[in-house]
Amino acid sequence: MATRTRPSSKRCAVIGGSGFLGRHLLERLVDRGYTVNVFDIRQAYELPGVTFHRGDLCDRQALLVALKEVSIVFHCASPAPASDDRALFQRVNIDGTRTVIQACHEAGVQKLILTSSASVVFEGTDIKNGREDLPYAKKPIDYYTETKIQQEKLVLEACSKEKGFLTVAIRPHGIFGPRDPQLVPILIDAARRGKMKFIIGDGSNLVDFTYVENVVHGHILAAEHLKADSPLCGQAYHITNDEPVRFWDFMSQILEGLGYSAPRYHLPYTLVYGIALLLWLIALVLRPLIRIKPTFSPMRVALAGTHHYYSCARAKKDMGYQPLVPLREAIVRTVESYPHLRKGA
Ligand SMILES: NC(=O)C1=CN([C@@H]2O[C@H](COP(=O)(O)OP(=O)(O)OC[C@H]3O[C@@H](n4cnc5c(N)ncnc54)[C@H](OP(=O)(O)O)[C@@H]3O)[C@@H](O)[C@H]2O)C=CC1
Ligand SMILES: CC(C)CCC[C@@H](C)[C@H]1CC[C@H]2C3=C(CC[C@]12C)[C@@]1(C)CCC(=O)C[C@@H]1CC3
Repeated sequence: MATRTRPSSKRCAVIGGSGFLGRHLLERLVDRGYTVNVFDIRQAYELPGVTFHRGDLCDRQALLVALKEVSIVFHCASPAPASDDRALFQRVNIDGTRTVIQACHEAGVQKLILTSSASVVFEGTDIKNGREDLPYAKKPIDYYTETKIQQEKLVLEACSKEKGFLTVAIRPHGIFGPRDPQLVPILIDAARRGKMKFIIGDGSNLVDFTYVENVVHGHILAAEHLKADSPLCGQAYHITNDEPVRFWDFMSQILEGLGYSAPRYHLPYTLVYGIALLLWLIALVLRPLIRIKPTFSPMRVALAGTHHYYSCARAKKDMGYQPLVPLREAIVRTVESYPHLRKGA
């Protein structure tokens, strides 16, 4: 067992700090005077004031080295949702999170902030202004969501004022911004392959998309407000841009901002969902022979064709959360950050 040393309140660790959100988070933490240790399976960059520890979060010994003298841990590592690898999600999001909690105990960490997801309550049907007291999805839309639910439960149940170990879960939705490897690149790839001509459903469904800097702001507020006498202990908080937008308007603004045409023709939701389900089943059967990844997975079709937006009232009340960057400005900044994805580039 590692020897406990007194953790400094300004020393924190970001597990998953090489990833999209993790890197934005630690850049902001450094700006705010924190000393940051990064723990990630890969080292993607170097930054002054940041110490990298490369390792798998399922490896307790490797984690203990990165958590030495750390008082706050941000856990924002996860396999990518698109990997659809059940065993990997189980190993990293569930078993690995247990290991993270255990390592935090052993290292004397005082606060654990988990990046969960608003999708933990999403079952593929409409959610309008959903609050945190909605029940967890009984039929999660994919393995990723299934394991994010278990992960969140583990972290929130580990909160113990008696042990001096406080936990909170941040539930962002649809994070986007510079360096995001998912939303904009997947969208533009689909457009370049001629697959972004159709709107799924009538196009009126409202969704939350959250600029990465607002998600970071929510994490830091949570860490700084998490105290033994605060309401945050063991709770989950939605963090969004608080400006629900039509899914297809948002996609169209990004597409047009990068020089592509917006989708114009409508297809019925149930038809597209049925086709996506069929293709997913075919891909599953053929998996031992060939790996096919349909662009329109059932999960993406559900996300593209239903209402799913969430109330941030609890985060506003308990930690004074307000988005820092409005949606319009966030889209402009995001579009400008992808010159290489511009049409013709
Ligand atoms: N992006 C979004 O829209 C949303 C994301 N979230 C959550 O936010 C968090 C961050 O997401 P995002 O930044 O987009 O994801 P990224 O994939 O960009 O970042 C995750 C990082 O964790 C690393 N990682 C994966 N497995 C392990 C492991 N076993 N040990 C150590 N590091 C590991 C990844 O490495 P590698 O790349 O090699 O796998 C990557 O560097 C995740 O928990 C995600 O579930 C929640 C809601 C929305
Ligand atoms: C091909 C198009 C129909 C869709 C292109 C955009 C999508 C790649 C994104 C739209 C909503 C996004 C989203 C996530 C990933 C990227 C999208 C599917 C998450 C699944 C990421 C992880 C989460 O926790 C929930 C997110 C919901 C929204």
